[in-house]
Amino acid sequence: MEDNMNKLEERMILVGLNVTDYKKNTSSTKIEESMIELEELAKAAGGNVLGSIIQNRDNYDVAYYLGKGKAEEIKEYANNMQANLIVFNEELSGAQIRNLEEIIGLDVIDRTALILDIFAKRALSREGKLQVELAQYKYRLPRLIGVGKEMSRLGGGIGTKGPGEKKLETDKRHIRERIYDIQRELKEIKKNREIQRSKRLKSNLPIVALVGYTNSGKSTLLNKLIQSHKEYSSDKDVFVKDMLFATLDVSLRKAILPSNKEYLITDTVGFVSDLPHYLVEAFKATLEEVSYADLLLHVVDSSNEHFNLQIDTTLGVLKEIGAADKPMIYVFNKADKVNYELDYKPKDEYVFISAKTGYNNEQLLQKIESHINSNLKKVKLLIPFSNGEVINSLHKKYNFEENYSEEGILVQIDITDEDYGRYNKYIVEEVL
Ligand SMILES: Nc1nc2c(ncn2[C@@H]2O[C@H](COP(=O)(O)OP(=O)(O)OP(=O)(O)O)[C@@H](O)[C@H]2O)c(=O)[nH]1
Ligand SMILES: [Mg+2]
Repeated sequence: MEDNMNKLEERMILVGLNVTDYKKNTSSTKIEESMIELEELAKAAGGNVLGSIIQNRDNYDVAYYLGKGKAEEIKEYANNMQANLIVFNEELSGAQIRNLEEIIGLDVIDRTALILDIFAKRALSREGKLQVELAQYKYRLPRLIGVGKEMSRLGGGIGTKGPGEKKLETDKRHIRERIYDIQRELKEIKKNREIQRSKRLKSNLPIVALVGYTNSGKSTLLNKLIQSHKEYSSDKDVFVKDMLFATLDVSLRKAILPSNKEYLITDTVGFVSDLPHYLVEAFKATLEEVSYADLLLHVVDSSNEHFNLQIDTTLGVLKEIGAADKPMIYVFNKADKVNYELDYKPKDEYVFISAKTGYNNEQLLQKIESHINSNLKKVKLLIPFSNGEVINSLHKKYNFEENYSEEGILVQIDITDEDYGRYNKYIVEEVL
């Protein structure tokens, strides 16, 4: 991975706007919390945060995002601190970036560019890289207004890594062509993924997906849960690191329950508040894995003082990808770092664990077990010969034998709750 940003020292000032008129406020998070998260993001991008500025204001300024006077103030502060990059807490328009850069005399990037930059550095798989590249182009396209300051930043530094380095003279048409190509390639990859998926569904193993805020311990937990499987070897471990967005690629592994029942477990990209919609869009294919899961383990870093905010963020993203109604167990992780009771009681089931020490691992397994088993019903279905498509879609998901009778095809399967509803009219017997 080419990476020339580490050679540059990025000395950042963070700027947030607290829109006090709640009707005009487009952000869902409180400014202090949002700024803490921005600082984490800045560090994750390899930046050095020198200070931050928050302005209280009734509303957004179309031309400057915040007050012009405040922009002058930022300039002075940045000069005193010898900063070289100003990072704004929300997404800015191309015009706002240009206007702010003109006044401040330094490079300006926004929250989205920062997150895109982190993702660009972390993506490893072909699909991950393409998804990030697509998101970057979609972000840049409306911001390329002639050859302005924007172009001069291409070539190095936070917020610029990626497509820009390849062609300085990139024009809009060029970008559109590239977007088209990337989308086509992603479609191919997706097709492949669908083939894999239908094979997997056919194996009839329940799928458990790890979801949660970035750095909550999802990958650590996955590594813990797969260890007891007979096919386990350490090369199946996924990457764990104390940094935001350590995981970008979906990985799927086999694991086993105390009852010896096998299941599949998937790790997913961590969530963060105000995740740029370009990224959610771009990662939809990857996130789709979550919508195929039978059970979600919502991993929470209980040692983080803002954990309830992180829970809300995760629930928000799940809603966005249409997975809000999945059965879920809250897994309050890092219990080894917490020595007080959490004053949080989720609606769904929950358990306190430490993925690191193994504390309460058994309890978690029991919960997964009872969820998976309670969600399957053994039934006999009779499918009329005229409904061949039903048999086809069942074959995609379940393993069963077809028995021919006069009225149709008779099959016996352990069916999920969802399919129980869907195929209800074909059920002739519930096997206890
Ligand atoms: N003390 C403690 N640390 C933990 C525990 N679980 C995970 N960690 C640490 O938390 C950090 C993040 O863990 P990961 O497993 O990479 O977290 P993740 O949720 O996969 O993060 P992303 O992939 O970035 O979204 C690592 O430094 C882990 O060692 C735990 O139970 N206790
Ligand atoms: Mg991870």
